[in-house]
Amino acid sequence: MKILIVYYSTFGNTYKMAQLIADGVKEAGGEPIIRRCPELIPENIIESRPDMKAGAEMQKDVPLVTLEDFKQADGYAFGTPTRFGNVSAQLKNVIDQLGPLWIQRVFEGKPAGVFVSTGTLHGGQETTILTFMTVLLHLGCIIVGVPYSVSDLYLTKGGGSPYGPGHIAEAENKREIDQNEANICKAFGRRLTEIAKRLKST
Ligand SMILES: Cc1cc2nc3c(=O)[nH]c(=O)nc-3n(C[C@H](O)[C@H](O)[C@H](O)COP(=O)(O)O)c2cc1C
Repeated sequence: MKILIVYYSTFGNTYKMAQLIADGVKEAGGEPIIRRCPELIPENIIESRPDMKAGAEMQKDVPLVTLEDFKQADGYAFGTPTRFGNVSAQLKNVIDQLGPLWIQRVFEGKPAGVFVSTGTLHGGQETTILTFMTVLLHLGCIIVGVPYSVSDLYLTKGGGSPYGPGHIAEAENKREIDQNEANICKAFGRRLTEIAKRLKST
């Protein structure tokens, strides 16, 4: 079962979440494919910001996502840092190029969900995920979240909700992903894979 984990990350937090989701996919016997979205921030700005430069350096070996990656996948995890309570332009830019695959009905009946990193606790974890789910419905995906049988949802003091995995990066984006947030990422990866298996066999 191929699960495409396609994400954008400026400072590396969303990228680290993608890796944890990939661990969950593997735990469920699936094959995670991690791909990043092309950067839209001008090179000179990234060069002038040590934090952005470090984020880009961390991800330099992650391949850029292609339409073929979307075609081959049995399920999707879309990851984004929040931007004013909404999806990043970099991920939206990739979505806006999916028209040819949408016409071919490539996404219909495949499971998909969303994960998010925000700076602050109430800065848009839920709005970003829920708003993005509109896209998933247009594509014809079966939406996957995280059920409360994942007990970390009761315990988290950071991110993570029934809508999908979340991480609070805090000021300067330096807060590490905590154990509850990590468990929710992995549970989401496992669930996406299990549901992809079931949908493929019907
Ligand atoms: C232009 C911009 C807008 C942002 N808007 C929000 C926001 O609405 N709410 C919030 O909590 N954090 C906001 N942030 C903080 C980012 O979400 C945070 O830096 C990000 O989650 C870190 O993820 P990354 O390391 O994957 O880039 C914003 C950051 C930028 C640069």
